[in-house]
Amino acid sequence: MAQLNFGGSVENVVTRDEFPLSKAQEVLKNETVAIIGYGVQGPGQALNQKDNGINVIVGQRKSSKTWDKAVADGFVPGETLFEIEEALERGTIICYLLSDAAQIELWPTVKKHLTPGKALYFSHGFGITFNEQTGIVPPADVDVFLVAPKGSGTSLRRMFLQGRGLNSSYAIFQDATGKAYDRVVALGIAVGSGYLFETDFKKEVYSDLTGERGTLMGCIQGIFAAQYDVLRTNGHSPSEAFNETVEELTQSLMPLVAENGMDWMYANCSTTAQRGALDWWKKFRDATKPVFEELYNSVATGKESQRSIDSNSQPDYREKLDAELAELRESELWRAGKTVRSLRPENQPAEKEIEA
Ligand SMILES: NC(=O)C1=CN([C@@H]2O[C@H](COP(=O)(O)OP(=O)(O)OC[C@H]3O[C@@H](n4cnc5c(N)ncnc54)[C@H](O)[C@@H]3O)[C@@H](O)[C@H]2O)C=CC1
Ligand SMILES: CC(=O)[C@](C)(O)C(=O)O
Ligand SMILES: [Mg+2]
Ligand SMILES: [Mg+2]
Repeated sequence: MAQLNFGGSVENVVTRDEFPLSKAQEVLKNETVAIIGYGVQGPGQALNQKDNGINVIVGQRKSSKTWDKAVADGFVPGETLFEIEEALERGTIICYLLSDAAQIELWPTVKKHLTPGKALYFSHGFGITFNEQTGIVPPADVDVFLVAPKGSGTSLRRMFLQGRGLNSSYAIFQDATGKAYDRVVALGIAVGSGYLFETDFKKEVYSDLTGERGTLMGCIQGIFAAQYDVLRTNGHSPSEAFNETVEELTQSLMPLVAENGMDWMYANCSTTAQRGALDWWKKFRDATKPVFEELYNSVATGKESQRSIDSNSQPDYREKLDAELAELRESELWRAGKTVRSLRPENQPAEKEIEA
């Protein structure tokens, strides 16, 4: 366990140095890891574990499209792919990777198979933290922990295949066997985490629900739309408005922030831009901070989790989500973006071979 200084606070971090894959394989060698749910996190975590030599099986509804996806990904019905209840029976570590809303419905079935010494694994603190809303209260004689990749399951898999790793948080809610730490860290490494930082179930879900409604997804779409609309209202073309709002950020500036921080990105822009950005960022901070405080309160009081449960438990939740995603896709901003993306050199058709 490394102790690193994060801006003045010392935190525990597990890196691959002190917990290499070989140690994770040793810890998990007598375990059967059952991945229940094959949506976004399920495939990433199952395939990375499979490639890392872990004894992993998948549990899904046979009638579902994701059963077929698991087969296409190489999981074999009756050998490494089972109906949910059989996977629960076979698994010694149950990875509960259904959607957070779906976890509620299936919980009575899962609980039946949590026999003493097994482990219940999540990738989100949602079900346990909001147990008054979810009803998810595990038996006392099983380990309960989480590994929450800080990113999409799609990126988890892509980065694994590139030899990289997404960072994840980990937390232990219940250590019935005395092995919970080794089990959770081994799983964190096996699913493809680059390193693991320590949290607890409540902190993970409060921060995650805030982040995805805030800078990671909700807020960023909001400020993109706001700036784009102001530019368009003032006569700028769709391409100019999109380039100045999104394309330059994703293609040029954010990679610089990712590489070496915000000040470095600023320093690699004009002094005109630096002066302006340094003058305006606090105004945007002050204007949005009240919204973030309202958001955090909505998370902490359980309003956001209840909203998610009510909405995503509806039979037609997927259709409704897809309809709202289509609204985004069909907006002028993102239709302009589709054309801008098509112009990227890497998206141009291969040059015709010039005939000799
Ligand atoms: N999507 C992501 O990349 C991330 C997800 N997480 C967490 O990982 C867990 C899984 O998330 P996702 O993979 O996004 O889930 P998801 O929303 O993709 O759903 C996973 C699977 O649950 C199945 N499902 C839905 N309703 C069901 C039902 N009633 N009965 C049986 N199966 C049902 C879906 O068909 C899907 O295959 C959640 O706790 C989530 O918060 C954590 C980090 C990132
Ligand atoms: C990808 C991720 O970390 C999110 C946004 O929290 C999620 O998908 O729930
Ligand atoms: Mg997240
Ligand atoms: Mg999330």
